[in-house]
Amino acid sequence: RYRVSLTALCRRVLHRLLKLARRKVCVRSTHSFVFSNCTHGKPDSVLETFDLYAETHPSLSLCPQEGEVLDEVVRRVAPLCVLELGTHCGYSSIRILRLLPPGGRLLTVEQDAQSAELAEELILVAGFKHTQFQILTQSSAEAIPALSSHLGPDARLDLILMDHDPQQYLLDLLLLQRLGLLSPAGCVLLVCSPQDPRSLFPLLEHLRAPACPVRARAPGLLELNCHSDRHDGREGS
Ligand SMILES: C[S@@+](CC[C@H](N)C(=O)[O-])C[C@H]1O[C@@H](n2cnc3c(N)ncnc32)[C@H](O)[C@@H]1O
Repeated sequence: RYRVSLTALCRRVLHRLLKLARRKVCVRSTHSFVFSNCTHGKPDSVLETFDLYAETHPSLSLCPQEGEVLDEVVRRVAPLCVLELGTHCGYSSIRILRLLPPGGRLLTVEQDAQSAELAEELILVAGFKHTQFQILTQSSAEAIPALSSHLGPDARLDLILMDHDPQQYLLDLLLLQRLGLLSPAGCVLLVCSPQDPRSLFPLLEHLRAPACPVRARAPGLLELNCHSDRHDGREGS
């Protein structure tokens, strides 16, 4: 049992190390490969083509194992409104969009204009429409205060994927809480580097006091549940 877990862990760490150690990630090269090799209109084909690209090139997209955890969370939460911080080339956006319930919407935030533009094209190639998603080409700090203008006055976020800058996670989470944008039964998925767990220390410290239901879902994935009694210390794990 331990050998299987250890092998999976080593594979994931190796995958991340390869991404970091090899040549620089090239958004345009990822886009061209996926655009020309996938079947247009088929989200699963687009995702498989991303995975194929990542086997031989550096990539910042979630790896398939992380993607499966994300799928499980999206299926369980069945969110009507999702916020993603860190669109990059659109891999995780497509993973989320293909599992949203009817009427579900994704707002995805990307500060790099070229990535945002190329991601938008790939999300459209996968067959999704602008009624289902919107890319905000801004930093998370700029986008979050203006989110209610995109969500509508009473809408709340049922699921948030943070895969942008771990140094920004705590500030963004506090801002989202202060603005009352999290749904009481919502869920936050945080992607962190297994090689750099320290980047999450401030966030984990904040979540410990008061106790907050946070659990590790995979070596690089934490799940945080936004119960409404989060701040009175009654619920925790
Ligand atoms: C790891 S990649 C995201 C990968 C994506 N979730 C996927 O699986 O395809 C991180 C992205 O976050 C963007 N980013 C970094 N800091 C940001 C910030 N403060 N606000 C918005 N985007 C940011 C980077 O430009 C980069 O494209």
